[in-house]
Amino acid sequence: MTPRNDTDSATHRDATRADTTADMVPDQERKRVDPNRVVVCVPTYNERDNLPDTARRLRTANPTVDLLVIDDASPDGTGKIADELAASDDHIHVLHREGKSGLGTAYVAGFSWALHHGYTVIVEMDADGSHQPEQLPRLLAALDHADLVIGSRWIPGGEVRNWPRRRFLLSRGANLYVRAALGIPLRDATAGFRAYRADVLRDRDLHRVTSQGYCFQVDLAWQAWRRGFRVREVPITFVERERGTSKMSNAVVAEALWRVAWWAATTRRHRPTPKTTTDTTPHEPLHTPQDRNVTQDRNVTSGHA
Ligand SMILES: Nc1nc2c(ncn2[C@@H]2O[C@H](COP(=O)(O)OP(=O)(O)O[C@H]3O[C@H](CO)[C@@H](O)[C@H](O)[C@@H]3O)[C@@H](O)[C@H]2O)c(=O)[nH]1
Repeated sequence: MTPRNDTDSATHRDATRADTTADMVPDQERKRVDPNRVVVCVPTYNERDNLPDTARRLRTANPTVDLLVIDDASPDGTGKIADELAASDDHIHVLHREGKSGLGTAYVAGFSWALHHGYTVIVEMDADGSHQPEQLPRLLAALDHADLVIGSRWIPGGEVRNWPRRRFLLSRGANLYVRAALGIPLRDATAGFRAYRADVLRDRDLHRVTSQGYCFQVDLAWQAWRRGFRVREVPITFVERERGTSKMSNAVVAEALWRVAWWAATTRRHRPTPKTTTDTTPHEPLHTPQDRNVTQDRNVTSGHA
């Protein structure tokens, strides 16, 4: 896409409406995604062996969608490879940063760029092949009835392949911790494959996001949910990288632990309220007013697992 000004700012932020499933959303409440105004932000640090393949797969599966690579001066030359990709494809753009400053700040830089260039949908995706670009259309389709769609590994239909037991336990434990501490009814608040309507990010002052590492994912999901934006989980398949190494570190985990504890301690929790909506259809989740703006695309009962 040639970047342009955003004139399309309508959203469906309606915190008072009891939630419903996609098929039940009246047509007038749907807002189709314009596939020409979607950008996929991909942060990179030492991903030279992964980026070309990820870019090719993304562009093949989603020909109208743009790609923004945010590279932190990777010592392995990923930034140069990104420049070469951009030179051969008008849909690819590159943002160079001076040094490694964390996943969260890389996304903030990418989002600011995307908002400035008028994209109406902004996607997060890893460069290492963990997220399947072929599943992006599923996320974008779900965005017709949502403001933030999270590709979830931990709802029925979601899957993780080839993760060591340590990572499995870390992710499940982190999500349990987040749900218990913050009360957010999401199964995969730490997931990094997601699509935002631009308004969700515009509403939040991005410059005030302080999360540097992977707790950025929790930070933004939580902020969107608390502000009444409709958050939806759809199942995805996450495949552990085959090349390169994860940048997950003890510091990243520690940051997530203390930040979530801090948010929980300093923010008034939503009070649990009696269920007012009972949906007896077997394939639809039961929602309380507390989780009115969260839906999951499979047969799950919302609440804490
Ligand atoms: N620019 C930049 N990119 C970074 C940085 N740190 C990581 N990245 C990039 O961010 C992506 C994800 O990093 P990985 O280190 O590969 O993540 P992971 O261990 O596979 O973690 C996955 O699970 C997390 C927890 O569920 C997710 O939060 C995360 O997004 C990801 O999907 C990769 O494209 C990686 O190059 C950084 O400091 N700067």
